[in-house]
Amino acid sequence: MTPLRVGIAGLGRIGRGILRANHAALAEGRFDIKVVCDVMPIDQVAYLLAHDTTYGKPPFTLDFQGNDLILGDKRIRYERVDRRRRPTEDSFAALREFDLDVFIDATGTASIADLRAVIERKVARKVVCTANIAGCDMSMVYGVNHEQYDPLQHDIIASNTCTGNALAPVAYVLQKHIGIEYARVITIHPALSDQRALDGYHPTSHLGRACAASILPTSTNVAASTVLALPELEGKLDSLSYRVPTEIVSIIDITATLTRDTSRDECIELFEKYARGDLNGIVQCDYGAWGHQRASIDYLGTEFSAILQMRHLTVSHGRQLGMTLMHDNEVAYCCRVLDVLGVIDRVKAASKLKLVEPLRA
Ligand SMILES: NC(=O)c1ccc[n+]([C@@H]2O[C@H](COP(=O)([O-])OP(=O)(O)OC[C@H]3O[C@@H](n4cnc5c(N)ncnc54)[C@H](O)[C@@H]3O)[C@@H](O)[C@H]2O)c1
Repeated sequence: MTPLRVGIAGLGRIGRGILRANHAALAEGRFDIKVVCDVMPIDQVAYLLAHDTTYGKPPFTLDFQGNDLILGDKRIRYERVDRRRRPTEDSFAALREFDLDVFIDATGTASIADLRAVIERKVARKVVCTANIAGCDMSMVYGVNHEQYDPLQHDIIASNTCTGNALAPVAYVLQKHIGIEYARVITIHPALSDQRALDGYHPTSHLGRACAASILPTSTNVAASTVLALPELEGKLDSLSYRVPTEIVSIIDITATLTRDTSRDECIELFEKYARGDLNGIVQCDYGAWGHQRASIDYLGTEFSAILQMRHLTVSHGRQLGMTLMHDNEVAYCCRVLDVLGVIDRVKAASKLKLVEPLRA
């Protein structure tokens, strides 16, 4: 079977992470990434791919020649775009040449109209967006709702958010077996590239404060993202985020009132069962190292959406639950984006349907 033909717009932390994750697994890559776009000159893309402060050198050689990036022995076309200009008919036509099955938008700047245009101008058969833009046909959390994907209805698929991918599997298990009456969720999140290194202007004023100097309480969409995958939790979740001066690995702390009495033992048994079964590879139960608590940086490069800190799972007064989980907000998320592509690929193969008619019909 021919692998999915993929394009990526936006080679920031997530776009480069997807490239890296795809090409690290197999020498030639799990999916056939044909073209990638950003606003940078190609030498800067190569430089950033080859030198990653967080993850170090990539597990493949890297070079560029003309308009091609060369990862190992694989050539990928690079299209430099001007962010200030709307895409033209010529730029759509240039991308159409790659006959893409999936176009990943990892820019963080696209509107739903931009994503629709990719489908309407037949640039690609499906769009996967790395943010929950309002108007997407589906927000997929792999392991929770990926079986609801319908190729005839869903053209623009959000791969939810990093924190949504972490919280939703845990909320799914609790809701299915015990029931959540209300939960307050706190994310303790590393600084992101939308923050300022030193004090300066930011449309969200507090995110303009020097990111290495403070813990910055800010809003987060983790509750809303989780509800997109689990609509039955509508109105039952609240959330707040603290941006902290670290580089990678996020923590989610959950305080929940459950709908019936339970025990720590029952919850442990439940999560252990899912970690070995339906959520294998998505959720991991971690008891520390020889009884010692791991530090967040110890989860650098881990692919699990949610690593449950089992020593800190508490149940008090029968139905008050406390839980903490950690996740590598880049690597784990990029692996889930590849899992979303895997779902699109499997459904395409199983349904014997073309995703849509040929692009160049
Ligand atoms: N960083 C994370 O932990 C994380 C996790 C999950 C999802 N996300 C989401 O993924 C998206 C990207 O986040 P990021 O952290 O990679 O941001 P980033 O700022 O590191 O990368 C964005 C990249 O997109 C490029 N870009 C912007 N507009 C463009 C355009 N019109 N065409 C082509 N390239 C364009 C920028 O030059 C930049 O290289 C955001 O929506 C973010 O919310 C981020």
